[in-house]
Amino acid sequence: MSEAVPQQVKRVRTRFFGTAKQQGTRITALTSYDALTAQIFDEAGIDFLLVGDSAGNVVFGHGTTVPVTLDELLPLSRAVAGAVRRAMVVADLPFGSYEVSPEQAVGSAVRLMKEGAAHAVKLEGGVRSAASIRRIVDAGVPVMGHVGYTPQSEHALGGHVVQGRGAAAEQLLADALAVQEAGAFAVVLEMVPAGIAREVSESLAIPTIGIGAGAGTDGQILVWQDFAGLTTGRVPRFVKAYADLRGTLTEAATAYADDVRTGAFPAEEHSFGDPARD
Ligand SMILES: Nc1nc(=O)c2c([nH]1)NC[C@@H]1CN(c3ccc(C(=O)N[C@@H](CCC(=O)O)C(=O)O)cc3)CN21
Ligand SMILES: CC(C)C(=O)C(=O)O
Ligand SMILES: [Mg+2]
Repeated sequence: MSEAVPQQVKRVRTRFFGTAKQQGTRITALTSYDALTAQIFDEAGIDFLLVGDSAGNVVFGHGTTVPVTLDELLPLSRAVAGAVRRAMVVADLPFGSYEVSPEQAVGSAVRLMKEGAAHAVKLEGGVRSAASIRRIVDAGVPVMGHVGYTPQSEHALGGHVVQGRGAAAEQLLADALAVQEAGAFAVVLEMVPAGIAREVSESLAIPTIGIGAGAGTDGQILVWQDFAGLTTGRVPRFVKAYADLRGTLTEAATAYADDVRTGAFPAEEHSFGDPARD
């Protein structure tokens, strides 16, 4: 009988993104910040995992992504990259790690690749970030762009506001084109009207990954705690919860506390004996 041979899986690389767009195969993505979710999402066939600076909200408990540092994202990225077999791991350049100069941007991107073991980096901004995107790409690091609503500029944008409505549609297209022209292999479109997101997607050769951008983009991404029903309070309109992890974990924690208090846990099967004494 032949032994089961471990299957080698073909990794998702930048080439995959171009092929997917050409063939009309939609690209799937979730965020991840730890080894266990990375392994689960990878095995489920999610194409790329984003180590997002949304960790500021969903891991560190800040109200925004603004306080997140490169040093905080590095170990999260390393954990995710170490757990995947197929998925591409993209790591966010956090606020303050790339805006000063293209040199600063290259230095930060290199740290995400070397110390964070990421396969690509993502940074926010279109025309304003194009020079840095070009320099990072020239250094041998694949770059994903991010235009439309850019959470790191929340305070400049005046809150969580849909971008690219009306006359601003021209600027959105210019931003997406600048990202493509600078050498990015894909671009996130966040919180823009579905119609303009479709137009931008049709105008670009590189794939668009939507979040709050309707059904006309070339792929979709969600923050995993949102898609799993773990986040609480007012969740953005673009979120669909595919599970109720908050409910499941609340029930489990309540049952565990009850069992500990009543003495029902641990039972004999959770305890160790000593054959020399029992
Ligand atoms: N949990 C989580 N999910 C996210 O999608 C996410 C983060 N955190 N942190 C980083 C950014 C911030 N994002 C956000 C945060 C809030 C809204 C929001 O409140 N949207 C409202 C108002 C939209 C409007 O202007 O009409 C909504 O109803 O969607 C949107 C995107 C997306 N990112
Ligand atoms: C929402 C996605 C695109 C992101 O940038 C993040 O999770 O940080
Ligand atoms: Mg981000």
